[in-house]
Amino acid sequence: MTAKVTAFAPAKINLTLHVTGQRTDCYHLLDSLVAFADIGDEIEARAAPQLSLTVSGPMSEGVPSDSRNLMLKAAKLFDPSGTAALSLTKHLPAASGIGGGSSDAAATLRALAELWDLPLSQTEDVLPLGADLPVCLYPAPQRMSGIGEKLERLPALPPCDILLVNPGIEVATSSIFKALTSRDNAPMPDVLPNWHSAKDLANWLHTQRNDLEPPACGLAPEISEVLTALEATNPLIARMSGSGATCFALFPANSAKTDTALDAIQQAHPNWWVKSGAFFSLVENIPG
Ligand SMILES: C[C@](O)(CO)[C@H](O)COP(=O)(O)OP(=O)(O)OC[C@H]1O[C@@H](n2ccc(N)nc2=O)[C@H](O)[C@@H]1O
Ligand SMILES: Nc1ncnc2c1ncn2[C@@H]1O[C@H](COP(=O)(O)OP(=O)(O)OP(=O)(O)O)[C@@H](O)[C@H]1O
Repeated sequence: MTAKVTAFAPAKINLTLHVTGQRTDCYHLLDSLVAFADIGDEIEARAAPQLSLTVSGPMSEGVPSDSRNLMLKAAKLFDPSGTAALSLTKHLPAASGIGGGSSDAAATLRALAELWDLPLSQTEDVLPLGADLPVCLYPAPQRMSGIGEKLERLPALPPCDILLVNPGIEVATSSIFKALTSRDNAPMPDVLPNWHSAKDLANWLHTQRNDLEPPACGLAPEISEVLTALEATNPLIARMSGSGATCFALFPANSAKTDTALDAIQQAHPNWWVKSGAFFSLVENIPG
């Protein structure tokens, strides 16, 4: 029997996030190009007689380790009588638009499927844990629609350097959706292009949107400050992810500009969370 399983919970990045409508239950319809970064949390699941969770790591302050934690909710949903000692090493800021809790919960499900020797949950089963859960179940580039439950796997994205910046504020997703002025916006084109380079991808992203960015900047002006700081480093593109406050910038792969940008932002804003990395995919090169 397996005694210990580890899993990586990568940051989710909404490269685009189009809000295309609203259901009668008030949840919004989305059309989003989702990627993952090799920046994330670490999860461990060990065989144990009871279900427990410990939380540590540089970004663990304020993250609940009790039944409010999505990891414990995910474990209970997967097998109500299942037991394991779970641990979370938190590197991602919480409530920051990069799906930290959802990615942790999804990684927990991957780890527990192995520890308990059970088939991994299906995307529709995990939706009650959060709209971002399904896309985080198999971290790889995907087109996400519906309220988050409709997923289309995409081919690998071109290699890019990614910079993630969070100004140290938590943003409540529901407040940002509520502040939207227009809920019926155009989706992405039916057929997504094949991007051949980071520049190609960024040029296309410039023709698309994150519809939550204007209301988020209105409610949290620090987000505009982050975007201005990122734009000043001359990236291929800078945009907010999810409902914020984390923003991303893309640079050509292995570019010295990425390190320069990271240093400049860290020096000017020592209290901001700033990380650089690359795209991450658990499943490489799935045909689109
Ligand atoms: C903004 C995104 O991060 C984009 O990937 C997600 O849609 C949000 O995913 P999440 O944080 O897992 O969201 P949930 O925990 O399910 O919902 C939080 C709140 O966001 C709003 N919400 C979320 C998803 C969605 N498609 N429409 C919504 O209106 C609802 O007010 C909901 O009460
Ligand atoms: N494992 C977890 N890590 C971080 N926060 C968690 C976790 N489990 C539950 N939470 C709670 O969930 C709230 C939202 O955190 P989370 O990091 O999932 O938001 P987010 O990154 O904005 O998500 P999304 O991108 O899906 O909108 C936090 O305020 C925190 O109290």
